[in-house]
Amino acid sequence: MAYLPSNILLTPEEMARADRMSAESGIPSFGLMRRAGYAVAATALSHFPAAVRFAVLCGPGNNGGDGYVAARQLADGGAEISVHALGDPDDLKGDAALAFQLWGGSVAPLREFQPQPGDVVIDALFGAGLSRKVSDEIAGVISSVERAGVPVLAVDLPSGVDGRSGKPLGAAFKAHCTITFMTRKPGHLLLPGKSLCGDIEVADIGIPRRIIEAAGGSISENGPPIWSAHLPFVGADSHKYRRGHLAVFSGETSKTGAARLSAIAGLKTGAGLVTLASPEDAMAANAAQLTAVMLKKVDTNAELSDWLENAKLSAFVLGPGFGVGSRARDFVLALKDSPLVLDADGITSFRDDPAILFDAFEDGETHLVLTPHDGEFGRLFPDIAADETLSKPDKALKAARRAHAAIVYKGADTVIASPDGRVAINTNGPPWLATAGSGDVLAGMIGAFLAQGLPAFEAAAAGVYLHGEAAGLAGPYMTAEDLAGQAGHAMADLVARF
Ligand SMILES: NC(=O)C1=CN([C@@H]2O[C@H](COP(=O)(O)OP(=O)(O)OC[C@H]3O[C@@H](n4cnc5c(N)ncnc54)[C@H](O)[C@@H]3O)[C@@H](O)[C@H]2O)[C@@H](O)CC1
Ligand SMILES: [K+]
Repeated sequence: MAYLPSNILLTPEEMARADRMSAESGIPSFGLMRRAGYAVAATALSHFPAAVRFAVLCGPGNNGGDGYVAARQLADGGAEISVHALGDPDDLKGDAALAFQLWGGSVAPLREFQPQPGDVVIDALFGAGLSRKVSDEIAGVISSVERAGVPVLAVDLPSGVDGRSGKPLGAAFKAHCTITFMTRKPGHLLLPGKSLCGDIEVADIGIPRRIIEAAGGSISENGPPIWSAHLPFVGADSHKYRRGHLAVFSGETSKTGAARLSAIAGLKTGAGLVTLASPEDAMAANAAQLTAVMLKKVDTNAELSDWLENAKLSAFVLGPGFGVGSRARDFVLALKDSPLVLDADGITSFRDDPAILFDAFEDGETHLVLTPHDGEFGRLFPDIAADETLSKPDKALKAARRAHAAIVYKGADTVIASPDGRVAINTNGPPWLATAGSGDVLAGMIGAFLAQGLPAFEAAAAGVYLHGEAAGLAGPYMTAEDLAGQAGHAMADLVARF
């Protein structure tokens, strides 16, 4: 899939700003609509060469305008077309009214639309301007199209999908493919929007890159442009300490596997040294299964303080298999001045009083990374989790600001947020990443990037990306061990790209 002009995503509001800025810079707005409509027509023909009829459903705004232009273009090419409109087309304003004139053919009311075998629906009802729940009438049309099983090409977004959050407002089309303009919107990447878009194409309709960049906020697709400048150069003269020393805390004897997965992933992600800090009762279990990872007995707060004073440790992972309770809280508070990935039990240990954690990491550059899945997010940030008006990026960003931490809000559409306002949506994770131990591997990868000197947000985003790449290499039947095992290959591929 091509995407222009980089990994920037624009919310609907930012896209409207780009639209205004391009009009102010002298670019005729109807030219943009015409190119958008032509792109829709070209995509319709290339994706659906066997269509008997293109049924174009046009809404009351500029999304509908794109539909009228596409209808004219397809009709001029000899295709059979029907056009159905929501509302009276004579009420259209501005560019959409011009597009309707350009169409010049007949238009039937939307409620009369009956999908027929051989139809391809071009959904131009709503795009970026969807502002409220769709009516029962529109929901009825959406379900009749679904029942008929005819394919849908969505213009900009499947109508009903909120471009900011990816959430359906009432009902939404499930498109076979979606064509959007200049850049994708967060709703194309976030669930469930992502699964309603089908294949996504991005057409360049002529808004200059400088305008897209100026209109864009801080949300982007996760990828190397965000963090590659911080990747360490792994050269022949790199002394192992320059790649950092990662410490991973092991749980008690019956729960040591999770921390070992983190540790091995950390080593393969390029940490120079990795030490597993183990309670005494788990030393034997850990020793029996480790080679390149070192082992250190750390039972008490005093032993931890002593170790922190005397060893040269760069970053820490605490949580996988660690156990929930006061020992986790004490250890985390002792680590408050160090780069730390707090995962799983480490997060849950603060559910009764999250402010203790947030206050402890308030000072200095952001150096805490929290990696909650939905359940853990709700334990630390119950009010944010419950706020239905917020999108996943909004939630992650609010949490990051409150916690003074980079947040990795996990899921099939993992979002990474920084207190400074940057947000990235990850897209390279295959579905088989949802496997036991996968989160432990991720924590180790992020820890290794912290140990190699990446700032918290960059380490978190790079770790999430590497995790997706490693899963791609490991394949659908992978175990978490395989995933950790592929981290080195994924790292080598990444380093070779820069
Ligand atoms: N640079 C750009 O942003 C460009 C945008 N274009 C198109 O313009 C679209 C945005 O146009 P608009 O801002 O006019 O927005 P839309 O056409 O998406 O929708 C706005 C209209 O729908 C109504 N509406 C919103 N929610 C509704 C609901 N639930 N039920 C009934 N009516 C509802 C609004 O009152 C308004 O009349 C984009 O999605 C894209 O397709 C293109 O024409 C080319 C350039
Ligand atoms: K649409």
